[in-house]
Amino acid sequence: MTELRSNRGPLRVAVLGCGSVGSQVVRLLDESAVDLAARIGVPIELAGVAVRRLDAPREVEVPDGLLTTDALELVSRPDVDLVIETIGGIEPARSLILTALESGKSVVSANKALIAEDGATLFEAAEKAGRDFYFEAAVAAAIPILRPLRESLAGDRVTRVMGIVNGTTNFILDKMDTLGSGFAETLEEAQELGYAEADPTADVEGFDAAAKIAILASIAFHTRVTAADVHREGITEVTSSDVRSAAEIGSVVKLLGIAELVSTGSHDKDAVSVRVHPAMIPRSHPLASVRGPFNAVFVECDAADQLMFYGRGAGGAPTASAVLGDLVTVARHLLSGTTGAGESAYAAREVLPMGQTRTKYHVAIDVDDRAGVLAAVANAFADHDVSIQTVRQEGRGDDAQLVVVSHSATDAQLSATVEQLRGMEIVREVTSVMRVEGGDDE
Ligand SMILES: NC(=O)C1=CN([C@@H]2O[C@H](COP(=O)(O)OP(=O)(O)OC[C@H]3O[C@@H](n4cnc5c(N)ncnc54)[C@H](OP(=O)(O)O)[C@@H]3O)[C@@H](O)[C@H]2O)C=CC1
Ligand SMILES: N[C@@H](CC=O)C(=O)O
Repeated sequence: MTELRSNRGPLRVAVLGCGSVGSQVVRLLDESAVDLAARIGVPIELAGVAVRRLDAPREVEVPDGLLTTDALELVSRPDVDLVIETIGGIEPARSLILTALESGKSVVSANKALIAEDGATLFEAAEKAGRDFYFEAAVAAAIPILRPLRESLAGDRVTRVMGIVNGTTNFILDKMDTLGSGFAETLEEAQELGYAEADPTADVEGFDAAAKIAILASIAFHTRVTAADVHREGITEVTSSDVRSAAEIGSVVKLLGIAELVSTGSHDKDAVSVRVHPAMIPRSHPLASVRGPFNAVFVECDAADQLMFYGRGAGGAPTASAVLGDLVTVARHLLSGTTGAGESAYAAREVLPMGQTRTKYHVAIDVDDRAGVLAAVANAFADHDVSIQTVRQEGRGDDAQLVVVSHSATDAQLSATVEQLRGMEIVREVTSVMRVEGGDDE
């Protein structure tokens, strides 16, 4: 292990990236310098800020001489004790973090894409180096959720984590629901407000939420789940008609990340199901009241029962708050010569294929408006053992539509039903299939 440069003088921190998040980290390091010094025991000094373009406009004034385009040189410098990574993406972020750890720095990162893809490499490198790798900001930005899952709930058995973990898509869906706004204009607004990822496809196609739910599942269930294990659907196919249909059954459409333990009869062998998709949830569910760019994570446990963690899940300053929280922790550890809990103790739980995941479904079907149609549609559901909870007809004649809400069934059963419906002569189109979450399970 590399010795700490000095255990008395200031701790020197390198910030990688000075965009939405990095600029706010730099601002808060300056504005909160006195408080940080009091909490850590020594002052924190900014050693450098790595960026791609020296001449780009910044939301913060970086002191003269501290901006650099040579991030590798910065993280390798012997006068740097701590590194904060806010570049994002896989490379060069991964190599920079590994170099920082190998040269004895503790690292704080907000990079969920990297952690969900290759967290294991980073955790092992941190353990080998005897340094910390902390990443509270990577999931739901300002909301403290990783530490409660890892520490406060360590003695309980978490059975399900269901969350709105992407601020951009919640902002868009909320505006579609409450103002009838269009998708493209609302996405542009989310980008201007600094909520969206550099490539907003990551938000609207569910990649960002998939990375976050993979991290949540790994910590909640002490297993290794990567982004590639997560079934993922985004919100690009959610229509205003889906949003209206949801309203008609007293629900609202949200992009949910869901991770749950699936019983196998023996707790230690329980499998996990991890998915991201739009879903209708009852307006009475606590997650339904999460508006705009806010996030919330609803956790169900054996003993603690239900908990909800709520707050700002996107934006520079909220994310910087979580980054600085981690900075205080890792700085204290560095000064006391300790590290936080390692990430090495894992169960290897099976991740279930989506086809075996059970939930309820809302299916809207344009049909011929004649006698016997309802029975034929009901039979298609029965053929795949999907029980119907409610069915109603909307419109008449050419506008006739049947709206079915099923009881709980597997994804495979529902897919087979929809395929059969699509092949039926009386069915003009299956216009919408959406999962229904957050109500009674059956
Ligand atoms: N925005 C948010 O609300 C949240 C973001 N995050 C995560 O935080 C991270 C940063 O996000 P955000 O601040 O929004 O991203 P931005 O795109 O706003 O900022 C990225 C920064 O990294 C710099 N950068 C890019 N490539 C390099 C490189 N090769 N070497 C040095 N610097 C580089 C850019 O430099 P330059 O400015 O010169 O182009 C820019 O300053 C991501 O991992 C993101 O997922 C997590 C929670 C919330
Ligand atoms: N783009 C993300 C930002 C935080 O992770 C989001 O919209 O939630």
